Amino acid sequence: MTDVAPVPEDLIAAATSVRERAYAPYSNFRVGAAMFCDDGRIFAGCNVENAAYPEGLCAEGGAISAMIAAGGRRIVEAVVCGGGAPCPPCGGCRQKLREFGVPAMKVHMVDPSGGVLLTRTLAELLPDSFGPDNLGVADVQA
Ligand SMILES: O=c1ccn([C@H]2C[C@H](O)[C@@H](CO)O2)c(=O)[nH]1
Repeated sequence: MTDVAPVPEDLIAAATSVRERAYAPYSNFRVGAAMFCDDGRIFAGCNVENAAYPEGLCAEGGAISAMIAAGGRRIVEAVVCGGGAPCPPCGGCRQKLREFGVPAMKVHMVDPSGGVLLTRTLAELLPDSFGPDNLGVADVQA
């Protein structure tokens, strides 16, 4: 018995498989991310780099864009795969995740074979965060 809920296998598979389609010819660092939406759907994204380096897009942002475009709003769990070592979301992606995730939302960092390397909550990744509520707008965290 364990009190740790298993990470949904299809969420892990979505992140590891989309990573294979990453476009990362400059860094050669491929990332896949998958978001588990509160309506039960999974949305995935990979990093998409650009010859004009700052125009590159992170995997997490792509997955979030797919979710919003499909009408999703709340993320309940996420998986990020960047290779054999834990790939913590960058600062900008933490802020993007914070817009749509509850503080207890788990972010699992996995390896390409799906093994969980590290799990952090959104609150651990981005404490004392700035969000919609600071602007007087309804917040998923409320
Ligand atoms: O959480 C992360 C960290 C990095 N990257 C991408 C950005 C860039 O394409 C490459 C190297 O930083 O990895 C992501 O997609 N997500």
